[in-house]
Amino acid sequence: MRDARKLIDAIEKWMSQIISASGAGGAVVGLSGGIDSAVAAALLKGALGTERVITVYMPCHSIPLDGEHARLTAEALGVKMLTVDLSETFDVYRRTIDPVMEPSTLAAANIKPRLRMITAYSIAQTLGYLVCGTGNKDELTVGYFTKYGDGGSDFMPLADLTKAEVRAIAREVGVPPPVVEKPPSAGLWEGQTDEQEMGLSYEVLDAYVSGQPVDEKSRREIERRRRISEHKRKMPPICVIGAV
Ligand SMILES: Nc1ncnc2c1ncn2[C@@H]1O[C@H](COP(=O)(O)OP(=O)(O)OC[C@H]2O[C@@H]([n+]3cccc(C(=O)O)c3)[C@H](O)[C@@H]2O)[C@@H](O)[C@H]1O
Ligand SMILES: Nc1ncnc2c1ncn2[C@@H]1O[C@H](COP(=O)(O)OP(=O)(O)OP(=O)(O)O)[C@@H](O)[C@H]1O
Ligand SMILES: [Mg+2]
Repeated sequence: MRDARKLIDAIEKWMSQIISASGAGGAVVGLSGGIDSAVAAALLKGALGTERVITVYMPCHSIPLDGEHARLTAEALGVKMLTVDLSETFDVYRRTIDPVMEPSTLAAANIKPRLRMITAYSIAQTLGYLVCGTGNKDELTVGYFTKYGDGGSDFMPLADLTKAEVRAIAREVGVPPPVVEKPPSAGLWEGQTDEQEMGLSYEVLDAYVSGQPVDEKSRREIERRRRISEHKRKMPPICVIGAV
């Protein structure tokens, strides 16, 4: 594992370059009460200072503990936090779409991160900020994110980090221990955990993305997920007339 302090310095330098090259005034990040967004918020604060960073907690039928952890994180880091409750919006949306075509269980769950994306972009454009994505290397490799939901962002500072590196940075920058220690979850349904849904542990994913050997069954599953999610890591294919 790489040295946490060096990773922090490199990412903060990169982020200040990204923001200044874009001409944006700052950055907005969704704060879920989980570790990835806590680390992204901490690094944004290090890169830009508290005045140019805004976090937003967006419950969507979320468990109360998420809100407590988001608040705890914002207080520990000293960053501003807005709350936009999307629960009612979600319900209205379901009442609108269900009579036309009721979403499958997964499609319905994916509405939540997509409503958050809309909200983050609304805040970002109003303030002249960019939207910070929080995907790490493990999630990006296997496509464990919602396309145009949490995957919709302007820059991704954690994209080259393993989950163990995210945890090491979290401890270094003062993310509260309950946030660092709880099992990672997308929070899309009750009891969901990343490792259970994927059937893969972060330890194995970390090893794979670091080029270390993993057991055959896990390797096959990681590579299957990587293959079927290729489209998520690219812009949509475009039709060039004459090239067909
Ligand atoms: N070959 C292809 N070429 C181009 N596009 C393709 C495609 N195959 C599917 N698609 C499109 O992609 C869609 C499916 O992708 P998507 O909508 O993302 O849906 P999908 O990958 O099925 O679901 C998202 C997954 O990410 C997890 N997640 C979501 C949000 C946050 C987190 C977290 O870690 O916190 C995890 C969630 O639990 C779930 O397992 C299809 O409906 C289709 O529109
Ligand atoms: N309730 C929420 N409020 C605001 N943003 C959210 C919420 N849920 C998810 N997000 C956004 O979506 C991102 C992806 O979710 P993900 O669960 O992978 O990260 P995390 O919750 O920060 O970390 P982890 O679950 O691994 O502890 C979050 O980092 C955050 O930016
Ligand atoms: Mg989470």
